[in-house]
Amino acid sequence: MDAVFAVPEPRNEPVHGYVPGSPERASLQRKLDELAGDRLDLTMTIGGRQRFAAGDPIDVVQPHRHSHVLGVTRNATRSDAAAAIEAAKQAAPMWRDLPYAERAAVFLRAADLLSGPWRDTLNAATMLGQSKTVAQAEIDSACELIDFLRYNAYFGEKILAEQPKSSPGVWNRMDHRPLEGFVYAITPFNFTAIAGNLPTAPALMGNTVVWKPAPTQQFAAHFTMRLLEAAGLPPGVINMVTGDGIAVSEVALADPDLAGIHFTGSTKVFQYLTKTVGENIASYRTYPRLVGETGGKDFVIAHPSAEPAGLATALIRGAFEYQGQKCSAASRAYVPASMWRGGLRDRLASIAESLTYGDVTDFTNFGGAVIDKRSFDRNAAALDRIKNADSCTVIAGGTADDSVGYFVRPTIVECTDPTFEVFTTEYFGPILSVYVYDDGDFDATVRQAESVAPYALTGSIFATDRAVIDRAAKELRFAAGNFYINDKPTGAVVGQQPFGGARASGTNDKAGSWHNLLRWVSPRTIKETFVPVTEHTYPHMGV
Ligand SMILES: NC(=O)c1ccc[n+]([C@@H]2O[C@H](COP(=O)([O-])OP(=O)(O)OC[C@H]3O[C@@H](n4cnc5c(N)ncnc54)[C@H](O)[C@@H]3O)[C@@H](O)[C@H]2O)c1
Ligand SMILES: N[C@@H](CCC=O)C(=O)O
Repeated sequence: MDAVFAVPEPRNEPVHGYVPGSPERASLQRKLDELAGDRLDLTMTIGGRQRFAAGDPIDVVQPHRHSHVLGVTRNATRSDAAAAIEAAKQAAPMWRDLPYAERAAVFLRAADLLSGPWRDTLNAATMLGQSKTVAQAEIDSACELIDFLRYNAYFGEKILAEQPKSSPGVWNRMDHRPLEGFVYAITPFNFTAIAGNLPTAPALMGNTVVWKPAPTQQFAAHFTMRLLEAAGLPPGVINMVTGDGIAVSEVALADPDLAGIHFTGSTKVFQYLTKTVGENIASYRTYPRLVGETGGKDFVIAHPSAEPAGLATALIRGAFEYQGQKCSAASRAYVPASMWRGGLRDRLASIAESLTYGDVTDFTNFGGAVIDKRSFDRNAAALDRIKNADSCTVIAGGTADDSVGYFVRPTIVECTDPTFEVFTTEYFGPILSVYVYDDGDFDATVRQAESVAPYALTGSIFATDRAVIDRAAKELRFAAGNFYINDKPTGAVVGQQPFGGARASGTNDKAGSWHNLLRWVSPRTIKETFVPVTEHTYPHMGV
């Protein structure tokens, strides 16, 4: 239909509480039982058709009970990748020719389905497959994904409405074309919302996509694909390939029609993708857009004027919710000696020791397991090095046990060397390092913390002295893309705190905002002259 429409103004999806006895809790528990009882075929979806990839099988398990297989997926091969790319290319003319309102309606309908009948399915899948508690699943697979879908539709329309000025006799227009080629979306295990956002944001702007979820997130990714189909996404617009992605990248990064990469995951993998695109740069039809949101070593810096109770809660929640597996997790803290020795140390240690990590279907647990054996081994090895380091004292946790699930205890490490690896390395697990500074050394501590790690994702300052807050915010201006004052560094909300960081943390294209959507359009400027001039000379040439 040829008309101008306005996308409804979004509001953030309300977070359900799942308190004991509530209907939403009973309904979710039924869905958890149902999904845990199946063993699913976790197939690819190419051109709207589900089929297994041809490579090696991979068991997708519950991280907190790794003997429980939720489903089986398979590594996509080079020919699977080629088929997905071909399907994306085939669907491109149909999809980009649909009016924006028709494309946006698919994702707005997906948001409403997820807000209603699909909420339990995606939450239960995220809890079982990624070991999230109900609270962590709810803010991710329900609320954040719904918000991404609704806010993107709203921001996308604003981008299309952005038009140039015109002088008399001329009409200037901006045609926000999709990119020429396909977009390759590669998504991490830790957020179902991010996995849903990375393929849908470019698709909203008219692109077709090859989507490669993390194998450890494949259970929820499978249902996300079904949700999008239920919302009316045409075949071929998003093509989901499964497995480790190695063969997919070999094919996709060598394809002349690779128009963009939408990546979230580790810094190392994004650097590999960037390097490979660089090596192939002369072979592409157009320069691929590279959007990558990657690792973090996120800080909390407390000033002696800070209120200790709020600081303690921010550190516990920031470091240990979802087992520290948020790119935004508080993983290094800088605390004045007076506050540390005046009670904060004992308070943190006692709370950390009391936290229960276990089966997330037991709603009384605070957390679950880390995602897989690779993560367990990385964290267990870090704990061994920490325990052997003279500069470190473990004041809570420090143990790990993978006999039933991949459990790493919430760990707090006091360390006297502010350059030691605990202040620079992303472990992606529940390990919080603390540097205790002499109260008079606040400014020097801030300066050191600013650049000791290569990342610049999130960070917090805790203080009540406004001059201190102002000074620290200036000193730390480039140390975090999401900066918090008297709050934990996790839990950004779409539309309120657009998310992303720079330095080794990524390209800072702010997921769920118009900044990100702009990367998926290639504007064409059109100038129309209503009455063309018919004289080729200029006034200064007159006699
Ligand atoms: N900045 C952010 O917004 C943000 C958000 C979430 C997670 N993260 C980061 O993600 C990391 C944790 O997630 P992860 O363990 O899933 O990361 P990862 O880098 O191991 O994997 C990310 C994705 O890349 C895929 N992959 C790996 N090698 C590939 C290749 N050669 N070709 C194609 N795909 C390939 C994986 O299968 C997965 O789908 C952490 O570093 C975390 O900080 C960042
Ligand atoms: N956006 C999330 C983190 C995403 C990365 O894992 C937060 O703000 O906590």
